Amino acid sequence: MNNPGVFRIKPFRRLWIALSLSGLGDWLSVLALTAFAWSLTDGYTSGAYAVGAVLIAKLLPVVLFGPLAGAIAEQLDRRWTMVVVDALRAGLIVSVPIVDRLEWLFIAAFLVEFLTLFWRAAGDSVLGGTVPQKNLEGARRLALVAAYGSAPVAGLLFAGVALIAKAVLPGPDLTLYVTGAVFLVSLVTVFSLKGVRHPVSVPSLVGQVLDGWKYVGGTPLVRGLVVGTIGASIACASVLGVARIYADSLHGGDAGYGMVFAAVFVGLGLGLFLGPRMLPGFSRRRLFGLTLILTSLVLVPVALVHDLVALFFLSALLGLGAGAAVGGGHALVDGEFREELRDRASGYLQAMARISLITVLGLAPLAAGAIGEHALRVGDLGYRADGVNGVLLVAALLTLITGLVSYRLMDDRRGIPLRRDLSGALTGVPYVPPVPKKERGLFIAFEGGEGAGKTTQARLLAIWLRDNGFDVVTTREPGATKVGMRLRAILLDRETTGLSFRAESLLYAADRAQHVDTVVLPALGRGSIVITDRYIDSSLAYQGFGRELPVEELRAVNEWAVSGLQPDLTVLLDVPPSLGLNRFSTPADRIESEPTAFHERVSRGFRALAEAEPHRYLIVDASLAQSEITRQIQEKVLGVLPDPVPASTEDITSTFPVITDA
Ligand SMILES: Nc1ncnc2c1ncn2[C@@H]1O[C@H](COP(=O)(O)OP(=O)(O)OP(=O)(O)O)[C@@H](O)[C@H]1O
Ligand SMILES: Cc1cn([C@H]2C[C@H](O)[C@@H](COP(=O)(O)O)O2)c(=O)[nH]c1=O
Repeated sequence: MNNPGVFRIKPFRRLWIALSLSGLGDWLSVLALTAFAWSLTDGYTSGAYAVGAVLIAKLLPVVLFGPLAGAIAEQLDRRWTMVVVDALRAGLIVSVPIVDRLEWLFIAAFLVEFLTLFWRAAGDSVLGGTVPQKNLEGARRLALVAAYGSAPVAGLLFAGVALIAKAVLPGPDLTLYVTGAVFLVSLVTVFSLKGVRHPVSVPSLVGQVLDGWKYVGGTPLVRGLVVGTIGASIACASVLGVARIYADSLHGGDAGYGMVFAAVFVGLGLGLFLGPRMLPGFSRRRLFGLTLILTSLVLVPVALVHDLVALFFLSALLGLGAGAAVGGGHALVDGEFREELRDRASGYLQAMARISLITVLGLAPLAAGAIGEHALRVGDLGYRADGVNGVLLVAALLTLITGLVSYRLMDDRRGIPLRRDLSGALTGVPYVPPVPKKERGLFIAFEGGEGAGKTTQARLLAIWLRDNGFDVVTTREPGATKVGMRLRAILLDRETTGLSFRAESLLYAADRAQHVDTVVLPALGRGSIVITDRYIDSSLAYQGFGRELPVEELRAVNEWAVSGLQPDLTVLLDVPPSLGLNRFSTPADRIESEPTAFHERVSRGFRALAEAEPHRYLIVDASLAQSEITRQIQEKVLGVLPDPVPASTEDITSTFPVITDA
């Protein structure tokens, strides 16, 4: 992604400003309309219901009319659509304090959001026609920054205007006028845009969910991510939904409301940035669930605190946790799915996030209103408890449950105590679980593309280890067993035509199951060091990334085939396919003769797998000289070798470990 490059395109810069202003107006209108609804009522319950009704009126159009608005916007001039919508939005917002009636407020809220659908569809189309295809992804990400980055700005602006209004024009009228003015400034900016006729695309929420469910929904990873995304949405939307009511009970008024709103979004933004960068040595999957569990714990004091300043800080912390979980989740999707499925998985997660946000935002104030205000007494101690406290506590519980469920679903280090795993990541010394007594050996896999040098290096390592007193078994996939040799012949013979990709995957997995059962496990049980030339990662890279089958499904099939046996160390010999394939003089077999693009995907796949679990891999540049590669491998293997002389024997004989240096 080349974001600064996109900004060099002048029309895009202008559009980005318009997108930011429109986003600012959108968020300001949420704040100002809910605040105005609250000011038009005079009881806790009626106020909460009014706030809930405004939020529902504002959120309904996107669910009901999203794709329809897109289809209509397709027929209209983009620039004029945006200009007219901005003018109408400004007029509607300003009409609210003038008409000064709750019914009109609801209608105006609905209409503003309905019109905004057209603005967004037209804006997205202009964006598509403004930047070249290669910059489109970067430009879309910047558009998202404009849409969501304007939220904290809106919160702070709203708080500032509310403070000024206290002196000039008490009540939220002034904030509505400022919102109207922002839409007018957006109108002026939009006016200077060039008219573009690029196709409008507004994916429907339901369509995105069904599509995601069909293609990627079955894997535990995606199920865990979806549950967690719902949890993060519940945490943030519950606070945002009741913020106006909460601010009032803490005497913060509209300014306090704006500050809580801004705090949640500042935290969210920071979390989105930091999430993928946190604890690099720790399992990303475990981190996702864990972050959510911690976020749910922050929501408890958010629910119970009776101090406005503490509420600001806690809200920011809550946003940080939710943002870190979501950011980490998206990084997982980027790392674990190939391109086509990645878009589906991201769309699915985003749609689920929006649906849960919309639902919770609308329901939270209604539930708070239904619970009402109560005073709790225990002896002499009194505590004012109201619907907001109740709603936030329920939200904390739901977030906790989602965190626990996604942790369980996504855990990729089952059996490894979390505390040891965490301290390993914090100290930079990854925790390696003790090998069960009956499997005292060490399992090393060599992986990489064609001609990377796996066979050569596996042989050299075995010689070196044997010279140093270890019992070593070298083996390979496919073809290390009698059955395996037959499978290898079927798999690699160019005469084998029409083999389906799934059948191919299963044949490799069958070879592996036989190999592990009859060669690898018995050798490990004897205490040998087993060195295999290829293992599960070859299937993930060749059949997953190369053949474009779902990586997670292949992982599940293969883990089942080998009863979960993982190498202690995987050496990835990373070689550009153009170099590796040229190292052979023999005719290419069925897989080697696949096109270059296939081998490029395989090579990228190997790297992605290794980068996702750096503690288990050694990545070596296989274009180096053989001797240098051997040196790097020996250095790494030294660090994972078992002591060849048991401690008890050492006590008696004072023998030093056999290997001293490379
Ligand atoms: N670092 C290196 N530099 C140059 N040539 C090398 C290097 N390593 C191995 N070779 C040569 O490349 C060829 C392929 O090596 P090798 O059979 O070890 O690769 P491989 O990864 O096992 O291949 P395959 O894809 O068949 O499994 C051999 O002729 C070998 O001598
Ligand atoms: C284990 C495994 C292998 N392959 C492919 C990779 C190679 O092209 C051949 C094996 O040949 P080699 O000379 O022994 O390296 O099979 C695969 O596609 N999937 C697998 O799981």
